[in-house]
Amino acid sequence: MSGEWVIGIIGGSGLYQMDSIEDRQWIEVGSPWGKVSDEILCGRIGNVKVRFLPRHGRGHRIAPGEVDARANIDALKRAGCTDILAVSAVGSLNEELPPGRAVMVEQFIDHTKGRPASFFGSGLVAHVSMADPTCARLSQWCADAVEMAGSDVSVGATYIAIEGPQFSTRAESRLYRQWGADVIGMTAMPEARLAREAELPYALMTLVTDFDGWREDEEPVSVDQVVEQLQKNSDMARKTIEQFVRTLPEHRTPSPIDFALDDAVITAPDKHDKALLDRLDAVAGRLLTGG
Ligand SMILES: CSC[C@H]1O[C@H](OP(=O)(O)O)[C@H](O)[C@@H]1O
Ligand SMILES: Nc1ncnc2[nH]cnc12
Repeated sequence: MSGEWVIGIIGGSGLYQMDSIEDRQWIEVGSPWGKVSDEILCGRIGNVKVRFLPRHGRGHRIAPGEVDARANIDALKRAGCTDILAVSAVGSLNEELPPGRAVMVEQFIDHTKGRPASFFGSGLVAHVSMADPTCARLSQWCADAVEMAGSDVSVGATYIAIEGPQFSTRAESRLYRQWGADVIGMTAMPEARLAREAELPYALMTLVTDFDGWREDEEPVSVDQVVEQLQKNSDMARKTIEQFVRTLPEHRTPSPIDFALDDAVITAPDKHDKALLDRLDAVAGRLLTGG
């Protein structure tokens, strides 16, 4: 069984537009989960449908802790996405990942606080596996696309998500290195968790902008430094995304992540909360309403 790709692209800091999208139209997609960061730019790259959403909104209006990741993921699902490639600016916690490097994330440490992190809850309890939180095939194709676009890429990284919006203290930065984190950011959690609950394979391409604060003899990260590096990184990100979409296999074969909810819901059917069920029409419609 194979189908068509509809690629959701979540643009992070510095990536608010995608000129390579043809037949383009910004479309408002509402969500019962809250306020979507912006309209979604719908169109295609080559023959592949794409849906682009700037995570912080055009003009970078939304702070990391206020991005409504549930609304964003739900809206991308409603817009027909089959898979998500997310892009994020990150600090490096690893000497071997310098500013300018593209880094594919494989694992996460979630150090955010108090953000709504699930579509499920009382009345419809579900536990999906997050053991392997990113999609291996999308990540590999994206890494290949970075190289085809002429840049260096590192794979298999661990991303720590902090609450922010402040950058970390030097002590925190050193601690996160001890925990085994390679890169640090403020947004990919709970985004990745929610993508999994919505049965959307998710890959995260990060672009290093700074060395955070752990290098004692250097100035710590600042917004000026991040913005200067973002300008250099964003062109590479756009080229990579275009290359990635253009070199996808013609037909989409199913991923196990398409069925992530199959064994996840534990609440007995006769105890399901009707209001929650209604809000889950896009995220879990396949399973709960046969949609
Ligand atoms: C502008 S530096 C901090 C900001 O950049 C990253 O955002 P994103 O992941 O959307 O690229 C980081 O997580 C912070 O939100
Ligand atoms: N050092 C850093 N910490 C958290 N988020 C970031 N985004 C870019 N650089 C960062």
